[in-house]
Amino acid sequence: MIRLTPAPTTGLHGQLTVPGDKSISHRALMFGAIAQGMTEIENFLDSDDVLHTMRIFQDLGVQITQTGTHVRIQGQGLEHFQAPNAPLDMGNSGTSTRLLMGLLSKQPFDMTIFGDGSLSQRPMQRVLAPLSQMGAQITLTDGDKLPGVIHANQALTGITYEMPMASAQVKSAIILAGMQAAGQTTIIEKLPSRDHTERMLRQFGGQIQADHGVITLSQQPTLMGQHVVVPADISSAAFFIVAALITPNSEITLKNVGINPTRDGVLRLLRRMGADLTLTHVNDGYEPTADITVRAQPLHGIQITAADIPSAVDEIPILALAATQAQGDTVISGAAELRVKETDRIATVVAELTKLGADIEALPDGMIIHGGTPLHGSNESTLLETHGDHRIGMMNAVAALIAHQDVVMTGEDAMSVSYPGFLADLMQVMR
Ligand SMILES: O=C(O)C1=C[C@@H](OP(=O)(O)O)[C@@H](O)[C@H](O)C1
Ligand SMILES: C=C(OP(=O)(O)O)C(=O)O
Repeated sequence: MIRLTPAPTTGLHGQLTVPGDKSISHRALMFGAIAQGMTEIENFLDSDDVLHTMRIFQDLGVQITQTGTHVRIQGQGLEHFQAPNAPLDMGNSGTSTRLLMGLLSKQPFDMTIFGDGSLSQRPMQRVLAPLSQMGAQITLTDGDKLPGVIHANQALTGITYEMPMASAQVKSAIILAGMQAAGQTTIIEKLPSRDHTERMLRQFGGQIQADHGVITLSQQPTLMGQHVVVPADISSAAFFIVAALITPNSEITLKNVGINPTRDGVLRLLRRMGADLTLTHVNDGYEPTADITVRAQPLHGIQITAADIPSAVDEIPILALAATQAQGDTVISGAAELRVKETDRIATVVAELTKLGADIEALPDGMIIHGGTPLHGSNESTLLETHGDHRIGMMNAVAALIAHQDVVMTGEDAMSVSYPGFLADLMQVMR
């Protein structure tokens, strides 16, 4: 258990570079492992989820060395993995599980995969369904959950697949299998999900087309090792952006943040709430980046609907906290995917913010937040919980900045899934 710290009356100040993007770090390991030759990753995210992906490739015999946030991978191609000696541990990571189910679906040996208690509750049939159509031989507990077995498999065939939900993990699993499949693979997306897999495949020399929600690819040429520079994670930066917006007298700059348009929905939504965010040093590359400067300012409630969700799916908890401080109501709908994250994030956001006196109701696919409530629980001290969910832990720590009371939290270790140094960085902008 830890005591969370209120913000100083002078607000939050300074410049901060949050750690590397989690989605991109996972993918850099995967492409580095299947390419030929050396891949170097700079600004790699050294967090629990990504380290699970790294250890899995080491268990498959890939030479990977890490020095802080610098990683070197000696890739030998998809045909040179070795059968692991033990089951592959996915930890808490949905991204590792779903992408690797696709990537490893044509290996000549069986692999058992398992995860922690939270991951073992999360739906995997969404990946199993298209991969089975492609010819993958994967068995899951009750047809949907970990643990499971990716069976040895000789052949995959391309399919045309209309995505039943917006999910970059499902889309990426199909792409990573489609790269090894005979014939063409076509994926049809109603709403665009994050496209880091497509961008990185191109960087490694692969070919993939994307046109108005239709993604096509075929068997790939040999991919070549690359130098990948990972941007700072916008999903981590979002906690500081909202912290500065709602903490009086604050002004902070987040450096080198990834602003891929399939990921930057949080910036668009905050602007719709009235936030004035300044982007400087905008850089285009395989993944665009910018510095983001934000000051404390008044916000107003908005309607957030299904089309807004995919590009901000992991930022809804911290946006909900911002909405408690906005004038008027914020209504979030079309966000049922939140129910199948590390926790049911509709339930856990409502539970935690309610403890602090927020006026917030759960909907089956979202929430209604009646804004303008000072955060103050009914007792002298409030006990918050992460529920084992890193993003709920960071939302709680930002809420505590403006809480008019003592706040303690259990389960703080969960934050190391995506941001092990979060509390230390928060202290840094409080000095
Ligand atoms: O592809 C990825 O790296 C991710 C995709 C999203 O999940 P879904 O694909 O389930 O939407 C997101 O919530 C997760 O944090 C990371
Ligand atoms: C949902 C998340 O990750 P994953 O699905 O990889 O566990 C997240 O980081 O918020």
